[in-house]
Amino acid sequence: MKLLIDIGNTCLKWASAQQGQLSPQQRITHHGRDVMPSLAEHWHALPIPEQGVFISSVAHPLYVQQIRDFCQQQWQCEPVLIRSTAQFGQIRSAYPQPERLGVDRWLALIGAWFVLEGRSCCVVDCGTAITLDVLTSDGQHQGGLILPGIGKMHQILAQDTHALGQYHRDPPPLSPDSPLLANHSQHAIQLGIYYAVIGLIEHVTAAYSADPLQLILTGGAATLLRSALPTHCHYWPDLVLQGLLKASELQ
Ligand SMILES: Nc1ncnc2c1ncn2[C@@H]1O[C@H](COP(=O)(O)OP(=O)(O)O)[C@@H](O)[C@H]1O
Ligand SMILES: CC(C)(COP(=O)(O)O)[C@@H](O)C(=O)NCCC(=O)O
Ligand SMILES: [K+]
Repeated sequence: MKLLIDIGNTCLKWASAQQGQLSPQQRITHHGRDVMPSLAEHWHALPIPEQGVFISSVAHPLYVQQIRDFCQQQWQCEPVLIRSTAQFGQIRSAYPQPERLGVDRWLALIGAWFVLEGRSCCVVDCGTAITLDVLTSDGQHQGGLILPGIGKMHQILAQDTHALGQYHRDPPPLSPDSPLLANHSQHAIQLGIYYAVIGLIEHVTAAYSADPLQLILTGGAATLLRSALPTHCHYWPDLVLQGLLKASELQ
């Protein structure tokens, strides 16, 4: 068994893999606290990951260190930290400094490439930040975009305006029946944020109409947008872990 762990800026996600198959992804919110008591609770009953522990992280190194300590104590093993590289098989990074591309973005592209068998795609990861990346069928990463996540957009607006401070709470998901325009502040904020993200996706995918992109949504907040996106949009919540599994096979 392999243990695969992805650490984002809000949540830590993991799954085990056996014979190339991932178990269902699990997650905990870490947010600046000691995650080990909670992880120890989840992980104490796991079989020994005799094929290794693999970590990807875009969060503070403290989290990786805590997991390293846990792996040494619990299983006497040293986890492998996976980083972004210039190339993985046929996939080539658009970044001239490839190590600067968030490893979650890089792994999501690797995951998408294998699941879609090399078809051109646009990966949208709705996490703490939203990232959008395009990978074409020649394996070239075309580059990407980064913007605040749905939660962050709500937070900033509530924090920096006098009148909207009271409207920061968990928004309901967007639905196919949602109106275009709102007549209530709470609703106006929610729809404004959702349509900003959808508009961005449409703007980018429209530029590739000659080589249509498979659209893939991932990340914790993807569920909020999903049902209002076209039906051909894939929703793969464990895409980063799928990429991490592929990357682990080359270690
Ligand atoms: N079930 C959910 N419904 C709505 N939002 C969620 C849900 N789970 C997580 N989120 C939001 O998704 C974000 C975390 O998603 P995740 O992809 O794990 O992010 P990260 O990789 O940045 O840690 C947070 O902003 C959180 O508020
Ligand atoms: C853009 C991100 C902050 C997204 O992180 P997340 O929302 O998944 O926690 C992360 O991928 C990152 O730190 N990237 C490095 C910068 C870059 O990709 O250009
Ligand atoms: K992420």
